[in-house]
Amino acid sequence: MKKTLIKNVGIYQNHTVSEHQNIEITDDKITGFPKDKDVLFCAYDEVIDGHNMLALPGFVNAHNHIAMTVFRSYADDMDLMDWLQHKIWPAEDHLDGDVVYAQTMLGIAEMIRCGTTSFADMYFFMDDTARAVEESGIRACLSRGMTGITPSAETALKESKQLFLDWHKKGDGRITVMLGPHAPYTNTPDYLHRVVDLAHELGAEIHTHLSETKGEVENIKKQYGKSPIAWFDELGLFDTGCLAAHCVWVDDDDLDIMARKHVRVAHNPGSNLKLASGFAPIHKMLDKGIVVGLGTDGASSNNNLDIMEEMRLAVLVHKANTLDPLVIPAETAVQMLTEGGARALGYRDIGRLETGYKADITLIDRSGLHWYPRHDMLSLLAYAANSMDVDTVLVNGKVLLRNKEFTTIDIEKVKSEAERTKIKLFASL
Ligand SMILES: N[C@@H](CCSC[C@H]1O[C@@H](n2cnc3c(=O)[nH]cnc32)[C@H](O)[C@@H]1O)C(=O)O
Ligand SMILES: [Zn+2]
Repeated sequence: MKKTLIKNVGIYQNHTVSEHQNIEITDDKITGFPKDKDVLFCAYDEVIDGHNMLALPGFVNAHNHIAMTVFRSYADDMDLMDWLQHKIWPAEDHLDGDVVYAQTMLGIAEMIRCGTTSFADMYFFMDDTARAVEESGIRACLSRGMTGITPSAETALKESKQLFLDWHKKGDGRITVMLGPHAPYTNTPDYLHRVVDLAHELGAEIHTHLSETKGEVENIKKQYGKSPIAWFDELGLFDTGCLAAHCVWVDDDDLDIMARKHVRVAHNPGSNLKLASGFAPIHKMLDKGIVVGLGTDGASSNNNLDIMEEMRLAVLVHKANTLDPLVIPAETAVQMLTEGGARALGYRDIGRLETGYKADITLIDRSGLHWYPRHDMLSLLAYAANSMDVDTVLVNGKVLLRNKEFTTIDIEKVKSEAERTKIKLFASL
């Protein structure tokens, strides 16, 4: 049994911040908030000084293609379909497990440095991604992307099933697996039926892209007579639980389906801005009780994995787009960054600082000048802070970042491996 204490820290709980608190962690869980007079320091294996820090539930990156770090700034300023078909997919044909492992490590390091404790991913060579997750100590919900219209269709189904059998609930319970049918426009009804059958067979949830662009919605309506959301609903893709990235072009009927079928949304404002996809109506989703988390999408459509930047975009862009400064307040943005993301990934005991919850905790250093003077901590976090303020990160009770330094990752090796595998990949194109 390992006991850790975070002492004298500000805690975000129940929508407010209380100062000078203590958090007790036993193994992987939060086990209490003892008062100073009850704290026996010698009872702890590790004491973390939380002076001038703010403790939050670990940040969740609800949508990523992590190894796409290798394509960071390789092909920018393009239309989504042009970008996928002419640049990304041809280059992805040359990926291998060595590249994916090295690039995943880079992505994990970048995310931990930005306060992220869990992420949802959809990519290939997911065994290598899972290995990197296991070694680094981060938490992840992994899916092997599946497209029914490419030669990899059969392999993708087989690999998805194997990934689930090999890795679901593994790595001290830090790894979960979903099935990842890529998107409506890369799949066929027959193939999607097989995905749904597999989901029922395994008891697996779905991670997909839905209604990302206006063109996608128009084409699917032309082809199938209904919106992507209505079509996926009819095919049964929401029946075992679904995490849907983007949902930018959704109408009121779509929102009703999403609410009824408990579709959880990964909102990626950075990617939606860069690819000119549009503005997802997340205020309408939240009004209907739909769970919304924040995602970066891959590093090639963002181009970083900084989830605090996504929070800042989410809290800003919808105001200008709706001409309503009240539409997404700071507190809502912080909720999406933490609890919303955790719920989007299907976690039940993550996303709050409460007794019994997993000790996934991000400590923000409030010594920067932009933290003064102090009116409202949540406003400061959403509008003034940045990810360089992240000081300490714990996942499952284990410290992964301390005083802004990695504890489980050899960062110089990660950088050189990222460069080596990038050179190798691009030499083969
Ligand atoms: N095409 C693969 C499986 C898909 S993995 C997930 C895919 O999503 C792609 N991707 C990355 N960002 C986006 C986005 O914003 N929208 C749609 N697809 C994306 C990514 O390049 C990758 O090909 C196969 O043949 O088996
Ligand atoms: Zn994506």
